[in-house]
Formats: sequence, C-alpha cells, structure tokens
Amino acid sequence: MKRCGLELHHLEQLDFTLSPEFCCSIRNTLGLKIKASNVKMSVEVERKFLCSEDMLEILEKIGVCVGQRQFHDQYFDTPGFELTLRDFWLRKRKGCWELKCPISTINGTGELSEEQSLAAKLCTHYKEITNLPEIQQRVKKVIKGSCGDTETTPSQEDELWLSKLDLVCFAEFTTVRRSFTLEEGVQIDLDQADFGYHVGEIEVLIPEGGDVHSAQEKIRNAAQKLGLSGDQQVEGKMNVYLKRYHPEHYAKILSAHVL
Ligand SMILES: Cc1ncc(C[n+]2csc(CCOP(=O)(O)OP(=O)(O)OP(=O)(O)O)c2C)c(N)n1
Repeated sequence: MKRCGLELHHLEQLDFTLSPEFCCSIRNTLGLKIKASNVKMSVEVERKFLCSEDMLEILEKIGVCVGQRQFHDQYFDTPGFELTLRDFWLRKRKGCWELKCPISTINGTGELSEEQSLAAKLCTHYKEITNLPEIQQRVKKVIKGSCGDTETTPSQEDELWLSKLDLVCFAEFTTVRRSFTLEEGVQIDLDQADFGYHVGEIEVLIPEGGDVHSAQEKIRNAAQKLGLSGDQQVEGKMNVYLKRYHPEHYAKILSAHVL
C-alpha cells in the first residue's frame, strides 16, 4: 500500500460510498503527487508475527489504532505458476491491481552484524507496483509471453489482458485488518483471514533504493516494544492458503526457495 501524509486506507474505509475505480483514481493521483515530490514509497519491508493477547494489550497502549477494514484479495498467475515461482505476486484488491516484485537483498556494502542478519532473515522486502500498464509490462517480461498488445483501458478490459497473458485466479480470500501506527513510519496490521488464519505484520515503507537496513532496524525496535522474542519466521496468509488449498504448488514454491 502506498501512503503519504494521508493514509490510503482512510480513503478505502469510505468505499461504501466510493467505487473501487474512484478509489484507484484517487490513489493514482496521490501516487503522481508523491512521485512529483520524489518521495514515492514503493518498497515494503515487513515482518510477520503471531499476536498474543499480551501483545495486543501493549499495542493498544503504545500504538494508535487507525481503523479496521475488510478487503477481498484475488491472486493471479499462469496455470504453470510462472509468476509466483519467480516470487512475483499479482493481486487485485478493492478494484486495484498490485504487483509485488522481489528486489535484491544487496543494499550497500560491508559485513552485517548478527542483529542485522537476524533482522534480514525475519523481514521480507518487495517492490510494489500499482500502475496497471507498468504491471502488465513487468508480468509480460516475467512470463515471456508473446501475447500481443495489452495496451487496453485497464479497468474495463480486465478479462482481456488477463486472458491474453493466460492469467487465472489461483487464490482468493477476505481479510479483516486492524491497523495501528506505532511511531513515525511504522505500521502494524493485525489480519484475520476468512480461512481461519490470524497473523500480524510490522511494516515500514521506504522509497526504491532506500535504506532497507534502517527499515529493518525500525522493525526490530517495534518488535522489541511488543515483546516479540525469538527468531522464528512466521508464515504469511499466502503460505497457509497454498499449503492448505494448493499443496502441490506450495511444494514447488518451497523448492524454488520463494517461501
Ligand atoms: C513471510 C513471507 N510472506 C510472504 C512472502 C512472499 N510474498 C511476497 S508478497 C506475497 C503476497 C502478499 O503476501 P502478504 O504480504 O503476506 O499479504 P498482505 O499482508 O495481505 O499484503 P499487504 O497488505 O501487506 O500488501 C507473498 C506471498 C514470503 N516469502 N515470506
């Protein structure tokens, strides 16, 4: 999710009166403004955690609850899973398309301290693209399809570009999310997915090429404040969903070291 001073989910919470397309156009407008001032936050650094009652109490004390919302996600890939096997995640959420792309973990030079190595192990970071023509281009490149021209009007021609690129929905579920802000730039989401999985995530957004280590440091501090201990990697919603509903794909993804 892109955020500037105004949180995008504040707009999304209004969508009982605004259509998804209108929300998307607001998002795009904000995106353009952000780009113009050169602070486009397009890389998400995050750590998943399992939220205990104690943590929730701490969070309610030290964080500011910025609301609850519900969204339905649909994930798309080719029948041969050419995107997800390369760690690309194409999703439609509330009428908006998003593509999460892997980025190099190399950020600067020098040895990592033990703490930094642990933070890197526990955190994921992905670039998020939300501009549909850019998404289509990236997807085409990844799956190397000779799929003809996809320069179509995005919101009205969903089916067309998807079928041209042989993309089908392989996962869909609804999430109820409660969000908190902890300190400048640190957001905590508590997710409850409709297939029975609860998970929390600590998230920091940085610009492309920004300092991933310092984002990880912020996440580590937030984790400490919540009393999170240990170095256990926690599964995200998609891990659990795939394991349960697409075990063969899950096994392939594991052997490709994507999850
Ligand atoms: C712990 C872990 N999670 C995800 C992945 C791979 N992966 C990357 S993107 C991706 C799809 C989105 O997953 P996630 O970030 O868990 O979803 P969500 O929290 O709803 O998205 P948000 O609202 O924060 O944008 C996956 C599976 C991984 N390798 N390891």
